[in-house]
Amino acid sequence: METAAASLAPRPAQIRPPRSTAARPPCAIPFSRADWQTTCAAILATTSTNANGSPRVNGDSNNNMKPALADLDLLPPVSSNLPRPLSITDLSPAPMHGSQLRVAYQGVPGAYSEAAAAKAYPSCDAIPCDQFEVAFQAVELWIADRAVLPVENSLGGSIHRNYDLLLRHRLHIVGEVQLPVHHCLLALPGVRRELLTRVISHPQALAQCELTLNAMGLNVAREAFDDTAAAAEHVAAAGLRDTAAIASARAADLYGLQVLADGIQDDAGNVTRFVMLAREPIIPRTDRPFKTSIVFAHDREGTSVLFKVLSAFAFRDISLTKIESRPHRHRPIRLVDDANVGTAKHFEYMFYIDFQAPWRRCGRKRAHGDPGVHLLPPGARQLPHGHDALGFHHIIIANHLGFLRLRRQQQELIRLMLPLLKGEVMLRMRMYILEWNR
Ligand SMILES: O=C(O)C(=O)C[C@]1(C(=O)O)C=C[C@@H](O)C=C1
Repeated sequence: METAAASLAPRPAQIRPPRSTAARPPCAIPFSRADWQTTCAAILATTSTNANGSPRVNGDSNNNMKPALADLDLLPPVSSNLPRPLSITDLSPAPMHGSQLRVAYQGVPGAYSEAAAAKAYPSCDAIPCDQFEVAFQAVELWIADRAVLPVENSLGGSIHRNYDLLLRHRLHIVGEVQLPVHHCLLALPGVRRELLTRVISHPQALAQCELTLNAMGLNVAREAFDDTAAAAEHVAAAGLRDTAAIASARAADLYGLQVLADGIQDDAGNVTRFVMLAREPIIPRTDRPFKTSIVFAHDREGTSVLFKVLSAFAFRDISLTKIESRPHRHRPIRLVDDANVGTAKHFEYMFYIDFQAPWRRCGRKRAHGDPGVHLLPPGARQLPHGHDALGFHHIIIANHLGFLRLRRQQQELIRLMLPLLKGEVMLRMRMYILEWNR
């Protein structure tokens, strides 16, 4: 990880010439993808520095209250060249230059997500974005080629926002990386621990260090920031002598802070799992383990279907690697009439399941009592090369079997699946499949 992170050492800001003519919308693709990639994309002219030349803190480019960085003499000169995060207003296509893979992440340089981007795609061009949503859109608008976003931490749990965004956007999961997260307590040079009245950081980082901070006697106010590195940047830029940030050692280097304490995460094995997202699905190699992720809700049976679905996995010895539920966005509440007790309001959920299984497992004969949820058609492996892989990406079976967002190959596969599903629980499910190599 260290090596990969080092490859992201601050570069001079990449100032791109402003767009002179309107770029073609990404949906009109009359030529090859490669052509398209070179014709569309990034707006990194806006990602260098703000008007006063300092990096933005938490989206605030004016920072009137804060002393100029030069006055503080805190930051190494290179820091003012760090790219400023893309924000929603930056998202318009512009010409793309160079051939380096551009990887969007949420946060500012020094964030763990930047290190995860470098681990996933060594020597990539990492593009900071101020929100998860912006990272998704940066890929959709061809400003970036990939996004690397956290979905889960071993201590703090799921990052729900990204689960929701996965459904709202059309990107494919093409891989995942796990990043050991090693937190430091950072403060301005010369500041002692006893002077601190506040610790700021990303909410996940604050949660991951809660016990250690208490054990250190730091029962001070804790305040949430957009990302760990932005918190470090804020301490430096605002010259806060009563505030410490929880962030990486790289953030300390970038923003000229001292490390007051190292390794303050409550669990030494603290790990965050990030997914790699792309516009196009990958073709998984069947000789390697890969994961599949499905999302479903049942229109009539609601939550009670979960047991049936899980039993379908159990009968096939398919091990689940993750299960998550989120509110059903389109129908968060269901009214249920029970003659005995009256009407009840039930909360409705979308269920996200990740599992790891080779193709051959999925087509096994049904065991007695199995509700018959066939996740993949048994014939999938016999399909021409490419079909089997492409077919299972981004499939949604809607209520009335209306197919949304499907490629032709996917539709063919759905047709294959239908006889298997007929009359079974799947027909009444929304299903959305993503899969990725490990
Ligand atoms: O704030 C950062 O540095 C991030 O990259 C975000 C994030 C997260 O969203 O969980 C990533 C890894 C750590 O678990 C803490 C924070």
